[in-house]
Amino acid sequence: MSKVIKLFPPLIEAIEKALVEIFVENRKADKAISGILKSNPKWGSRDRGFIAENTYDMVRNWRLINFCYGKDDVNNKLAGTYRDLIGIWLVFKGYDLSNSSLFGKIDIEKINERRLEAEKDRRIKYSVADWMDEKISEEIGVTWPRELEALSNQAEVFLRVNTTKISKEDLIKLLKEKDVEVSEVEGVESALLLQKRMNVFSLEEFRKGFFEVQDAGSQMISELLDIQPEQRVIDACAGAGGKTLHMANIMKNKGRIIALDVEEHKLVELKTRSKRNGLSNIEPKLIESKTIKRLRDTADRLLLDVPCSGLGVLKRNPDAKWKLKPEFLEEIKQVQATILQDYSKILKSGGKMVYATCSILPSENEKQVEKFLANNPDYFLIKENKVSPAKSGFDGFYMALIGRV
Ligand SMILES: C[S@@+](CC[C@H](N)C(=O)[O-])C[C@H]1O[C@@H](n2cnc3c(N)ncnc32)[C@H](O)[C@@H]1O
Repeated sequence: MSKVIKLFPPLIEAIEKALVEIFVENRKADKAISGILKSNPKWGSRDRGFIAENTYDMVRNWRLINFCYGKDDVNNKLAGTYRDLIGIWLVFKGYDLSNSSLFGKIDIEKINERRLEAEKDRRIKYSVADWMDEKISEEIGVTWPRELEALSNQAEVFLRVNTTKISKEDLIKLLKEKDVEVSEVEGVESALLLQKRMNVFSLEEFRKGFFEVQDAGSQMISELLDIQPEQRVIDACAGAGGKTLHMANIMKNKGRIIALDVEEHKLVELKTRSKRNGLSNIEPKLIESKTIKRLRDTADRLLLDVPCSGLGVLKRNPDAKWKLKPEFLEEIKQVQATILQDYSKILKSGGKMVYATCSILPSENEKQVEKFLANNPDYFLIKENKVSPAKSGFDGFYMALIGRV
């Protein structure tokens, strides 16, 4: 049954503007959407949800929507067509647009015909670029179609309890009092799964630092590092500190974590997050020419959460489907190999490190580790874990725990 709902023109215009920023001006989807939402503070939470959700879903299904429009073009930069594409998307979602003046004539029969045709080709059905489908298929073979299907879904929202401030049980209780239902996640101690999508950042419990938003698969990475309180830990690619904060929690806010990155603005954000989380054992430090050399043989535990293709997190960052280029993939593999080789020297003899990515490609994962171990006989593999989006419902990750003799 079609939904006959009056569509508010500014909301459709906002989606159109977001699509132009993402596809024509090449802005990142999350930045484009949050900028547009910020510029209109009067919109209520339902309107914000409508804009954000439909924009993300359109980016996620961009090839399919364009195909149904009659253009199999993953790189459609013709902003003049975007209003029609929004119309097609809303028809997919069951809206009746026949009396809406916001859209031109929409040929529903043709759209349905094309949609049926798209079923025959997974690249169109699940909206992925040809090169990406070919590359991943070549590397992971028969498991790719199931992973692709899983990566085409909307990502679930997982919270990570900040146990420095509150217990898991108390947080569940507090959230329940506000009708925010969460459930525990089997196998991931610190994770809670949000049952109904909402803006959790507006909750008082977030502002008080009782939880962070972090995928359950990502939470498994810091768990694997076998960290003890009082240790000296180095997080060498800390970014804004998603995993740094988790490790600081595991250490019960004791010991010391040096959080490194090459981008200063991320470390500035990490400082704000540490403060909100009530953590004082984190020391952010910008990487300069001699930083890595000076840190040689100083870490009991080392996390190398290296930059990667992000092919495991397409649910969360759907614009990467269109923005990632094969040349970047080759470049980033080189960066990963260099980081693994050079930064591993930071580890003390007898220490442990984790090499991790949010990719599902073996060439960024186990192949990198195999090459490193072959060239560095004083390091050995303790265990590795691959998080499959299809099997877990989480994002896709790889993590290897490596010891130094
Ligand atoms: C996968 S992200 C890290 C995410 C972060 N650990 C988290 O949990 O939120 C990889 C990070 O590596 C940083 N990076 C890129 N090149 C680097 C290098 N040569 N040395 C250290 N960090 C680097 C990037 O700025 C980025 O923040």
